[in-house]
Amino acid sequence: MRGVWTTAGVREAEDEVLARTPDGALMQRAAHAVARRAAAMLTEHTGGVSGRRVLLVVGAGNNGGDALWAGAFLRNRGVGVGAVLLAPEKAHAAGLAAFRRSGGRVVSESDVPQWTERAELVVDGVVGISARGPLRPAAADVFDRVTAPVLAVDLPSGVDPDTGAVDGPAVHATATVTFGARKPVHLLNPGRCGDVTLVDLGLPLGAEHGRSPELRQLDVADVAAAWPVPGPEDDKYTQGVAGIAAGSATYPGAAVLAAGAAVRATSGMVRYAGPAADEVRSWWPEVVATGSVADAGRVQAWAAGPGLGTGRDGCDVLAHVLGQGVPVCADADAITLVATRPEVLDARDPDTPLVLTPHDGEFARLTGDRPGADRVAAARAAARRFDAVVLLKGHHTLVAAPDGRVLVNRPRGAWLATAGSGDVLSGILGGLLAAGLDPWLAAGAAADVHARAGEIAAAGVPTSASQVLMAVPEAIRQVRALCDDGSSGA
Ligand SMILES: NC(=O)C1=CN([C@@H]2O[C@H](COP(=O)(O)OP(=O)(O)OC[C@H]3O[C@@H](n4cnc5c(N)ncnc54)[C@H](O)[C@@H]3O)[C@@H](O)[C@H]2O)[C@H](O)CC1
Ligand SMILES: [K+]
Repeated sequence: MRGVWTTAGVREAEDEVLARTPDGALMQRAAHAVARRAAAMLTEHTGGVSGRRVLLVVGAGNNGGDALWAGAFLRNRGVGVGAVLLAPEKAHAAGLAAFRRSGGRVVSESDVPQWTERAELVVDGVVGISARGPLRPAAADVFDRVTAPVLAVDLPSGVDPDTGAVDGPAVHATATVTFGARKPVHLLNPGRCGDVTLVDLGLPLGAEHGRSPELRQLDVADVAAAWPVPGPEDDKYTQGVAGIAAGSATYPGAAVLAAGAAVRATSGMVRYAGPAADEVRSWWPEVVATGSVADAGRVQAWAAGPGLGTGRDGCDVLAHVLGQGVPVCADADAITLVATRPEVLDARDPDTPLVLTPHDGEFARLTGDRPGADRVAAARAAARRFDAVVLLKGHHTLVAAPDGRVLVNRPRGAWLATAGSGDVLSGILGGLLAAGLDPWLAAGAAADVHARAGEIAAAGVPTSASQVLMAVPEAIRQVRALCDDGSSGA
């Protein structure tokens, strides 16, 4: 699992290191990494380094200082480097002095068009972890002219470092070199960051330094661990029995999808309980189907809600499963029931794990507000409020635990926004909860495999929930293969 720290955490750790390192040493290490990445990009895009042209766009602080030092290192490799100083009087003094000593040129305002036209690489040193808001007009004007690849220093300027939100002009980087730790923007808005390189500056970050990461990202090894290969002593019960309480006579499809996903995602037994028993049986003969939750045998977890209905009957079903003392994944109509009939939660023992899986609309029903720009904060607050794991669906599905931990999932292909896709996710999650996984990890692993199944099923064209469901085993196989190859699977 990889950690991500907010700008506050990084700055605190940076200040601690700065206090004990010679002036400029940290910056020069950071800048040298930027110069190396810039040289690699020049080679990739133009076939060489010496004699190429690079334009630095330099802001008022240390981010600009990194860019200026990087420009000096590039000058030493024969690169023609110009620097646009957005705030000349505030440009980093030592960086600017080093840049001038190396023969770098400060670009006058009148020469900016010529430089932006001729540059073969542009380095974004406008602003880093102290960024507030979009690019200001002067910087936006420069980047509007840029056609060459852009290398962002630390993070793309104009994008919120801690939420990844963009509410005005902002840099679209081809690549980013970041320092010390990845920031939320690198996970929440990878489209703006491009290919991210992390440079270790030896910052004291981590629980051992009292600085736990704000966000986490599962590695494939974490996801693969959710699907242990059954051993010789395993049987259909040891893998956990998942209960699916979904669907209605009117809407059997949700039950078929959710039950099928649990069947395809795990090797334990799956029980279905509800009025769609005949349809579920006809699709999935492996499923032990009964007409109501009261008749269903013992299960180790329930996935409830898809197509359940939001009336009295649905509420009784939800209350029943919440009262069984096993983990419950509440999705779709179950979320609406929690929102409209909150007394249904009275059936839940305080130590019964609950996972809520809302999309933005269901989140608004549940909490009274849509998640807004800071999705991490919204998911975290809802997890605390309901004392539940909240899997907030979106381009980057977030999984917040009541204790504040937040997982950011791999980007979900747009194709997953298809009817029934949520039913598949709740079936996968029900299977993992039944296997006894920590609910927060189970939700993260289920979202990861669900996203991969969507990519496999779609392969670039529209797909359907049934195809996503059928792709689940292949997605698990892909995770295992990546894990065996030692990939992080980002
Ligand atoms: N601390 C170190 O030695 C190292 C830091 N590194 C780099 O430093 C930046 C953080 O630098 P800092 O001076 O704190 O601020 P910034 O350069 O991010 O911002 C400067 C300045 O810009 C103004 N500003 C805020 N928002 C905007 C905006 N939207 N447009 C223009 N200007 C803006 C505001 O006044 C800020 O104070 C960090 O990102 C690293 O790049 C190295 O990592 C290592 C050594
Ligand atoms: K930047």
